[in-house]
Amino acid sequence: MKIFTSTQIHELDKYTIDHEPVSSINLMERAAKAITHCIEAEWSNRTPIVVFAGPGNNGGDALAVARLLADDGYQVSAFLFNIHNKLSNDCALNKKRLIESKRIKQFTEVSVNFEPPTLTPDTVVVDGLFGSGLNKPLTGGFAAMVKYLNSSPAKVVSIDIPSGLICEDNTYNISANILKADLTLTLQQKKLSMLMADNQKYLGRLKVLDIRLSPEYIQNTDCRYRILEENDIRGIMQPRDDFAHKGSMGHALLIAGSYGMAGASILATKACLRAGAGKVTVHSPKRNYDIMQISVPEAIQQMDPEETLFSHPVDTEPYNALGIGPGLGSNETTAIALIAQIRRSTCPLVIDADAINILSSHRAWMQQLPKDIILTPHPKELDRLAGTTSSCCYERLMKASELAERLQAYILLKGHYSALCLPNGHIDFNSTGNSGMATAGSGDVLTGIITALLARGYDAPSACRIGMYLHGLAGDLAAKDLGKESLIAGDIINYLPKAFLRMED
Ligand SMILES: NC(=O)C1=CN([C@@H]2O[C@H](COP(=O)(O)OP(=O)(O)OC[C@H]3O[C@@H](n4cnc5c(N)ncnc54)[C@H](OP(=O)(O)O)[C@@H]3O)[C@@H](O)[C@H]2O)[C@@H](O)CC1
Ligand SMILES: [K+]
Repeated sequence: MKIFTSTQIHELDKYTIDHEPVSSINLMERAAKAITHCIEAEWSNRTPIVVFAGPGNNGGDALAVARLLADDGYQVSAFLFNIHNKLSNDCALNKKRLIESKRIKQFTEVSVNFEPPTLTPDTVVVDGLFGSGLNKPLTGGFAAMVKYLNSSPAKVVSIDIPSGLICEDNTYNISANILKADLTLTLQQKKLSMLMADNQKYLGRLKVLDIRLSPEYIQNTDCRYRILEENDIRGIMQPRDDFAHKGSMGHALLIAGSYGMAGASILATKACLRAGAGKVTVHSPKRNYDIMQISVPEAIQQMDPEETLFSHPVDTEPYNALGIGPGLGSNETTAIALIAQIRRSTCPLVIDADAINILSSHRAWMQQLPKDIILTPHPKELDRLAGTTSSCCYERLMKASELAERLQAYILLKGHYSALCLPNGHIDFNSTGNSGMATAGSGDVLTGIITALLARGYDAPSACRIGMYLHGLAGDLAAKDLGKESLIAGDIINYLPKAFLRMED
């Protein structure tokens, strides 16, 4: 699903009006009906409703919802904030319709002073102050109003987006001036800011309401952001060849695990096997030999000359892909071996965990990374790599995207919605996964999966897309049976077969 920016959403809105065709007031009525329907499904008509409408079309939606709820027997009070004496056309028209309908309990147009109503715990507030037209953080009276609503015991339903939250960049926004909704009813598609972990607290439950904006515009318009869904992944997954043999399913090499961190290499290796690689060779320090042999008998062992760490780059000629980094440690000997390994590798590469940390402390080496390399940082690793200073998820995402463009690499930023930053500046978000997967070793599993897919012959973007989707899906299937609290990385591996089965259905 494409995630259009607020500017594109306005164009889509206009295109729909011109080409469906539908008048803008009728499109607003369509949106208002969908919103009303959701509110009525959640709360009975004995629920007191207080509607707060702003001067734009978000306010227009809210006034239409006020009328429709009143028509259905709800006790509705509505406040329209018109402090500059300027309403959008459709907001003004819906104000007129609301007044004319006469079903409303109370309608107040606020131009200067606002006497806030008492909000009881059983009240539902409909927030139509600002939507996709908000272009800067809220200040003054509107910020005060948000604070008032946030401290009230009422339930808040936000139309399109919680007021105060900007659709894209909230780097310089003020958290206290953003409304915290209990339910967000967003129109047509999720907005980019709704995919950021740091904005989840404003959204409450999130529902997307289809208001049938032009499918033609949606299909034909290029879009920087998209959410990958099951069908997108099914479309790029190749059926397994009936005549496959282990030699034709790819030979993956993993360089992982220093002494004491064998677990990381075990997880990556098992995941690599479970993701269908024909053969997996794992290179680790001598002391890990027994544990590796016992834990993953299906893998081929290759021992580093060192007892406890990775010290010698290896020839990658026999392999179809290399995954390097899980549990590797950041010893200087390992760092030098890593850059030598990257330079001499001839196969597709996945760089993770300690390998990323080593690059962060040797930034000059970044220029030596080959094109199309895959990096799979978690947020802290990305911060070290890209020098991000703020904890704002949007800013971090933009840094990751800039880096992907500069390096011509694929940067898979792990998180709530893992984001694959592509060399052309586009970003694909993953739709699977859950908070139970925020557990040690989960990233090692992902590295193993992506390395297997590369070895099997998928190109870098497909391996990343399928890899993150299956990883999240396996986590979701595991969480369904085991719950999120106790989920461990090994469970994700154990549920990978079910994730593959689901995709073959
Ligand atoms: N596309 C769709 O799918 C459909 C969309 N629909 C609805 O339209 C909504 C978008 O409507 P919209 O464009 O009129 O913008 P909206 O959010 O009401 O705000 C605009 C007003 O806010 C003002 N303003 C801005 N920032 C401010 C600030 N910090 N502090 C104070 N004021 C500020 C701004 O002032 P200006 O900057 O222009 O001076 C202007 O007056 C969308 O969210 C959805 O609900 C549906 O009806 C139908 C289908
Ligand atoms: K809103």
